[in-house]
Amino acid sequence: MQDIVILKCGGSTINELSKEFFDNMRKLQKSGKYPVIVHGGGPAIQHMLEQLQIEFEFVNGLRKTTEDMMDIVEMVLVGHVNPALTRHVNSAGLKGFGISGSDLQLLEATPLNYNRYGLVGEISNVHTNVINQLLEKNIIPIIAPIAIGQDGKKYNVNADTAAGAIASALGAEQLIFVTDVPGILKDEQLLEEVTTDEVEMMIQDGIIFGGMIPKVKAAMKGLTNNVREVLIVNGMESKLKNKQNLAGTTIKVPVKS
Ligand SMILES: Nc1ncnc2c1ncn2[C@@H]1O[C@H](COP(=O)(O)OP(=O)(O)O)[C@@H](O)[C@H]1O
Ligand SMILES: CC(=O)N[C@@H](CCC(=O)OP(=O)(O)O)C(=O)O
Repeated sequence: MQDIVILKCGGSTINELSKEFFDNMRKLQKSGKYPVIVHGGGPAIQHMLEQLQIEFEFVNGLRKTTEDMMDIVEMVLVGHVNPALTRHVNSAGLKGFGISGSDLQLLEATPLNYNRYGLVGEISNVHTNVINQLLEKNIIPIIAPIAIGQDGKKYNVNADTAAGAIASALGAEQLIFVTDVPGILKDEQLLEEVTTDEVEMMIQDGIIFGGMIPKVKAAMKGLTNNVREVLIVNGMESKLKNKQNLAGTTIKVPVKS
């Protein structure tokens, strides 16, 4: 479907999504768009691992995930974050349906590199029919980034990467990263529009770092795989810059002359 809008809600902002955020989602639906939510939950996973005194490390921005840790990741994302966000969406008067990426084989994965990352998955297939069936009924799918492998094991997928893969598979019109900053910042100023070439340079220069890296990488991959537009916006403010578009950073493919 052309009118699909993927909203990736980061763990940084998930508990503080503004009323305007939900109002804007309602406006999206009224204008004939089909929102799909993919959520993270990194801070909640970290909190639980710390409570359980389980040590963890990030390798290239990805949580190295042992078998025991995988149970905790699933417990937090599918048992806690997903139903809480789904309740929030439903109490805002929208129709949300929470689903784990491993349900109905929605997200299929292969190990990214077992020795280096453990049970971190690379998405190999998205069963879009599951999502489309919900969208046809005007239900908002709310997806936790857990994938299922051909080996029957569950895999931990970075939520930005999962959102990008889902957006590409659905040929989404927009992929919107909802996070805790107004967009991509440079010298504390918001960049309203950047090209993928500029993004590459900003990664090299260290202007884009940490949690922003998987977002821009998913953005760049999405833009070369069917996604029409990528935005990074703040979930706590959720301002509209015109009737339909949220204020933030738009990432574009440069026009070559
Ligand atoms: N150039 C940049 N502009 C804005 N934020 C940046 C930039 N580079 C790195 N970041 C960091 O990226 C963070 C957002 O990523 P992350 O914490 O993973 O959020 P989420 O949980 O929403 O995925 C920001 O809080 C900020 O610290
Ligand atoms: C492999 C990997 O790193 N998975 C992430 C999944 C959650 C996530 O991505 O949450 P945010 O969007 O809040 O960062 C993790 O374990 O934290």
